[in-house]
Amino acid sequence: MIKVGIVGGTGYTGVELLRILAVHPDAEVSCITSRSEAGLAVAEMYPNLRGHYDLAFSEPDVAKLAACDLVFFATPHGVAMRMMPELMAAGVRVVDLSADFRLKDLDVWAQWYGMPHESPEWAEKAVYGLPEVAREAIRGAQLVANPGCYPTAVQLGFLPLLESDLVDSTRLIADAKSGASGAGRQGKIGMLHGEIGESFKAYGASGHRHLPEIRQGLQQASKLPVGVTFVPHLIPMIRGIEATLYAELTNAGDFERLQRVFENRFRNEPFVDVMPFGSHPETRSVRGANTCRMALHRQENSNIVIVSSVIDNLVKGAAGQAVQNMNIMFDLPETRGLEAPALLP
Ligand SMILES: NC(=O)C1=CN([C@@H]2O[C@H](COP(=O)(O)OP(=O)(O)OC[C@H]3O[C@@H](n4cnc5c(N)ncnc54)[C@H](OP(=O)(O)O)[C@@H]3O)[C@@H](O)[C@H]2O)C=CC1
Ligand SMILES: CC(=O)N[C@@H](CCC(=O)OP(=O)(O)O)C(=O)O
Repeated sequence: MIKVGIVGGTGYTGVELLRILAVHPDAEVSCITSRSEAGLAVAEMYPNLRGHYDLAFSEPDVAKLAACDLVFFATPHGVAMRMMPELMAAGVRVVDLSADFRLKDLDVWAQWYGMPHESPEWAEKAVYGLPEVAREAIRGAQLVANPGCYPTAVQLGFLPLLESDLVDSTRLIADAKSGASGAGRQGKIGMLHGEIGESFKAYGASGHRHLPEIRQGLQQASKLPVGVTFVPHLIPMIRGIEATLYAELTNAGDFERLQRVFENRFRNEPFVDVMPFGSHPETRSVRGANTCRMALHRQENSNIVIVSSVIDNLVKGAAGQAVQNMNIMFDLPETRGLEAPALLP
């Protein structure tokens, strides 16, 4: 049984970890932290977990966390990089859901996250945990940087095109939309129902912190120079990301084989579903599931490939992918605890 700790248990990704781990046969949550709710029973805060956990939130305490086999950080940026070196020294394995260890260029990291990086040594050693790209490295890693939600949907959709060198890798476009839970649970007026309901907007159009993460991931996986325009949007729903991706085929004749290229690339991936050509994946088809579902499109006489990619930001975009990484790190079947299909309608 893997003894699990969660730092940041009251947030949206924290409670999603708890929901998934509640039925995971090989993992047991033994420590869950919250500074604001220390002492409160988990099931009192989250009634969906009544009967599943006899556990209360506690103050973050590195000594207690060091008794775990694996610790998930579900905290804002800047927390893990300060707390985890002690856990590393104690031999604990860590999956960090925040962005602290995702970028290799720490000047770029400091520019986007507005603080200097405090653990450069571990930033270098961390493995970027997109299993569809880095499965073997994840297996042996002590520290896994769980990818961001938008970067997961965007990278998976572009990967087959770039790895096969079929498109102009310098002129990619990712037009992505997210539900409000992507912004976390900590009160932000701009995220209230009354502020986002009946409305739809782009944000971060002149630059978003996920841009360097997407570029780095695609560049590493394909070894090609990558130029990408990424614009996120906020839509009035709770969970889900849809990313519509555009890339220009170098040779329009390649359209014939694109569907096969995608199907072959993901044939053995348990959490990527390539739908028939011309389908429209819906976010509700992945709600609560650790699935990235995608489909390809072509408009008449065009050499632009359109990929529509959907995930649940809290599952494949965060907690589900984190548990997938844990399964890989502990040599468990990768789908363990993640088999449930999406909730529909
Ligand atoms: N929401 C999403 O869809 C996704 C989120 N992520 C990332 O995962 C991380 C968590 O996100 P999310 O769950 O949405 O965030 P929330 O804001 O909902 O929750 C943050 C949690 O961290 C705790 N926390 C805050 N500050 C500290 C601190 N200094 N030390 C210890 N604990 C702290 C909070 O509890 P308390 O203050 O009581 O201690 C709370 O439990 C973030 O880095 C986020 O960017 C990644 C992918 C998707
Ligand atoms: C809707 C919304 O605000 N989304 C968040 C991204 C979601 C997220 O959690 O980003 P990380 O995966 O990098 O932590 C944002 O745009 O900042």
